Amino acid sequence: MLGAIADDFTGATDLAITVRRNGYRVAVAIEDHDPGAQARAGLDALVIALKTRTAPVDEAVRTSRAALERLRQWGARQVYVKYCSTFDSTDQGNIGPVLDAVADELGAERVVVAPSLPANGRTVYHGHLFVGGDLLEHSSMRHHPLTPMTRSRIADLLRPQTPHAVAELHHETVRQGPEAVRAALAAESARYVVVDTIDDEDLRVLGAAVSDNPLLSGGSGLACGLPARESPADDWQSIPDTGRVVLCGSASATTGRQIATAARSQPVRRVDPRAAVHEPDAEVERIVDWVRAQGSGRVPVVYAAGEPADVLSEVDGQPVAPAVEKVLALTAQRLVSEAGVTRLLAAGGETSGAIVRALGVGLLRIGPEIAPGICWSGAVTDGGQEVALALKSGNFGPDDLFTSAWDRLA
Ligand SMILES: Nc1ncnc2c1ncn2[C@@H]1O[C@H](COP(=O)(O)OP(=O)(O)O)[C@@H](O)[C@H]1O
Ligand SMILES: O=C(O)[C@@H](O)C(=O)COP(=O)(O)O
Repeated sequence: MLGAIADDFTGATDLAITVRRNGYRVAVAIEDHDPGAQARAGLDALVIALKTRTAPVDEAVRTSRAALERLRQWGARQVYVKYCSTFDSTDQGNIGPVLDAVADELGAERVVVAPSLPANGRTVYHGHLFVGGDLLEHSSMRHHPLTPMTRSRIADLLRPQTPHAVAELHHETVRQGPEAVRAALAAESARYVVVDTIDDEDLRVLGAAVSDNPLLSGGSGLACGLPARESPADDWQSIPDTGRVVLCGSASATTGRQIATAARSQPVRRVDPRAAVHEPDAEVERIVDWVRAQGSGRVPVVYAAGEPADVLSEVDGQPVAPAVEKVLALTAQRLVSEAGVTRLLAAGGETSGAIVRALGVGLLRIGPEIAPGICWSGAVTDGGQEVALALKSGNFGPDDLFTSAWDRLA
């Protein structure tokens, strides 16, 4: 079995659909949930979704180590550490420490670092991460509320996070094919090697070169280079449609466009950051009432940042980001348990993590793909309600996502 550890929940579903496209039967286990021996026996791959992207190093390492231990006990022979395709982290970030811990545990001498996700415009060339045609530092990630990315060379981002050497393997070698890449990696003394990959073919070359490695690391793109298997039967079971909602905590430019597009035909409401900090329960109550008042046939969109100017780091000395996460999470819980919502689209990795935790979901069954990196998944809450969830990475999806995503469940 392939075992994967993802540092956020949208990243986990992003990886799971890529793995499934390669023919693997795959599910996502939320944090320390054990799907049970019977469910595990039917899987070729299991992704453990953690909410560690912005966690302090000690906590991220401890949680990732525990996830690794479970995966190994459950029979994982190869481990994939999934981080963000925009390498979201800071100099105090935990990508390096988590990779160090997992590599030590698995005895991995050389670990490739491959954040590329060409389907969504993330490519690595001469060690630099691009988002579309822009260097990472010139993309909207520069203004991320939690992990502002102000450099683009992956080695420069990783080095402050690890005592191990970080080297680069450039495209000249990658385009010579898997044998050349394998030989170059074997000749390398650095533990970490950032590998240029500018399209899926490069990722397939890299995947073939590292197919025997105990540890793979990257965004979800590298999974397209996993050895292909015969596709499993589609076992998606539809979930009754008694209420839909979109909850956006993402502050990304892409989500901003999706909110603006939805606003042309659907009701939208912004979370008040001041109320989120000072009176979260009352703000949740108002939002739940507003969603209920929209009636059926419309998809209410609740959002927290429509444009960069909406992002406030603090209100009266108190941080806004966790307060917004809490309001959206409690809103999701109330809407599912009391208002008949069975289809919920969450935008933003941190936000999705907070929502899934609040719903008390343990396992995500992977359902229809909506767009590159986004899928529907089926889940049961701790209250026993069945829900279809789409956990959308902030930067993913077409502008009309909030109105078009539902068609995939038809
Ligand atoms: N208006 C706002 N002011 C401050 N923080 C906000 C605001 N709106 C959203 N946030 C926070 O920004 C973070 C966004 O992260 P995330 O959900 O991962 O989405 P993305 O990475 O796409 O921006 C969350 O912690 C969210 O609560
Ligand atoms: O790799 C990616 O880009 C995504 O899978 C992902 O993790 C995005 O994170 P958020 O933008 O915080 O949702």
